[in-house]
Amino acid sequence: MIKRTLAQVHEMAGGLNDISAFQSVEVTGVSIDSRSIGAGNLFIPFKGENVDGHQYVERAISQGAAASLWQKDVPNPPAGQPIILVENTLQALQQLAKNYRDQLSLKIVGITGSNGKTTTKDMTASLLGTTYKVHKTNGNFNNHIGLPLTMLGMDEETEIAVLEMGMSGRGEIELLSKLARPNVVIITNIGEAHLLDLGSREGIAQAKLEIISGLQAGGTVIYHGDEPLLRDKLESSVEERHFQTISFGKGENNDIYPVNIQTGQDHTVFSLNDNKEEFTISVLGTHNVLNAIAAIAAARTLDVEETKLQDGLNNIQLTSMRMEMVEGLNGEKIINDAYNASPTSMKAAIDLVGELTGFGNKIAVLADMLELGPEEEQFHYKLGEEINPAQINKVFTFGRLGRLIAEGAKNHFSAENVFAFNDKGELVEELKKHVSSGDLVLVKGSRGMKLEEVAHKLSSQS
Ligand SMILES: CC(=O)N[C@H]1[C@@H](OP(=O)(O)OP(=O)(O)OC[C@H]2O[C@@H](n3ccc(=O)[nH]c3=O)[C@H](O)[C@@H]2O)O[C@H](CO)[C@@H](O)[C@@H]1O[C@H](C)C(=O)N[C@@H](C)C(=O)N[C@H](CCC(=O)N[C@@H](CCC[C@@H](N)C(=O)O)C(=O)O)C(=O)O
Ligand SMILES: Nc1ncnc2c1ncn2[C@@H]1O[C@H](COP(=O)(O)OP(=O)(O)OP(=O)(O)O)[C@@H](O)[C@H]1O
Ligand SMILES: C[C@@H](N)C(=O)N[C@H](C)C(=O)O
Repeated sequence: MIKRTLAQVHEMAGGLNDISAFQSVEVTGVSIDSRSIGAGNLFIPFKGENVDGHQYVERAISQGAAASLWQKDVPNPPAGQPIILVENTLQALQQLAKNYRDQLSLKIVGITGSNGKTTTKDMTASLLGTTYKVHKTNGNFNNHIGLPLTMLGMDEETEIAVLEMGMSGRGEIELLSKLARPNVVIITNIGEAHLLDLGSREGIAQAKLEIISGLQAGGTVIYHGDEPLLRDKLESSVEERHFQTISFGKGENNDIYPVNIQTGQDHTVFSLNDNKEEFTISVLGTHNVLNAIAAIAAARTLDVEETKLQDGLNNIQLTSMRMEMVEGLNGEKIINDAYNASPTSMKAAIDLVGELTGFGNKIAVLADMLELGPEEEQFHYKLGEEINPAQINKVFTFGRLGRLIAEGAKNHFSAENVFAFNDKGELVEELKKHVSSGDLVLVKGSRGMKLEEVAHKLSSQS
């Protein structure tokens, strides 16, 4: 994490006031929450939805913060304290992070896409970790606040940082890419997430392609080549562009694609078009094979030896609730894939469960997919209509839009195998009547639906 004197921080963050009395104070790390201050941190207050962080500046300092920023339009900064006055604390955070990044001699991998950013980030970091000192985004800290905080967490010795870049509107990825100035970028796919804000898949693709705006000259763009909205844009005017491309996907027109995918109960084996060695990942789903292939492309681009790839895949530490397999109380298996959901990710998860063998009943517990815009109801009904009763035995839904999944499913399922609820407790009570040892239960919905609570009720006494 960042270690600088307050004089250096003042310079890097655009300080407006005289801090000569405190210029040699040592700053170690940054925090935006007084409830989790680390010794020597620089505290950065933000005006939030509930409170203004400025009211916690003195408390942060009393609890060990070395200093704090203060936004100049907020009255009464505490006197006699190591306080740096700035125009805007968010812009100061971003400027501090950018300047810190520019002082380090490291490489940056930036990852965006509608689905798979966090998973691919974890996979890429693990592969690179076989060879380099790697820093990666913690959890899902992927926005205008999370990314600069992640960059300020890098050590002087960090060799490669793997940064997740999230967005829900135009211009957000451009900001993040120009802060990080990546050497390699990955665009995992173009789905439907954030249609509400971006209006169309073309709009989503344009927003994701903003990641090139900060890409360093001679950099590499690794992209989902099965997606025409990406391929058409990236492979046009090749002679004018300042970067090279690597396409990945199922199609054999990609630079790298999987061959001979074999799905086990808790792992997946695959080979590559250009390496017939069998690779194993301890996660399920063709979509996760594609995530792993994108990560392999990044590792190869950064000179990880081919012989180290499997070691990297073995050490993957996935963030929770991404196809997370857990044990149920009655001998069933539960796939907790409840972190988020859009039609693309929902279909990927349902298709996977449909392909799995060795289980008794396969039950899908599905909730609303949020932020899909004006066609949200059609998306839900169509998803239900496409669930195959030969692959999924029963469908449980939760939420107002989830009910439309159930309505769509009734086109092909008999009514006694489809259940719609607006109350999670009632859903769990009914679900428990249908789950036996050897069954498989998929739990998936947008993060706001908190469907992980269903998985927790099935897998713990609480
Ligand atoms: C600024 C901040 O910290 N926000 C967090 C805070 O929100 P809230 O507004 O409720 O803050 P408060 O009003 O309670 O407090 C104001 C500040 O005061 C601090 N404070 C408070 C009390 C106290 O005793 N001491 C204090 O110091 C406090 O820390 C505040 O700074 O709390 C919420 C609940 O914990 C947090 O969720 C909120 O964090 C916001 C959302 C945030 O952006 N956090 C980033 C670090 C981050 O990266 N979070 C990610 C989620 C990012 C995300 O959603 N990404 C999207 C894609 C990008 C969309 C983009 N358009 C966007 O706007 O984000 C995705 O789909 O992935 C994470 O947490 O996972
Ligand atoms: N390549 C992919 N294609 C389709 N769905 C995917 C893919 N990778 C992951 N998913 C699904 O998307 C969900 C979210 O995965 P992950 O958190 O890795 O993506 P993300 O892009 O970071 O998500 P978010 O934008 O919601 O933070 C997972 O639960 C999984 O079901
Ligand atoms: C935070 C936002 N980008 C998001 O993922 N929202 C989901 C759809 C939700 O709120 O559930």
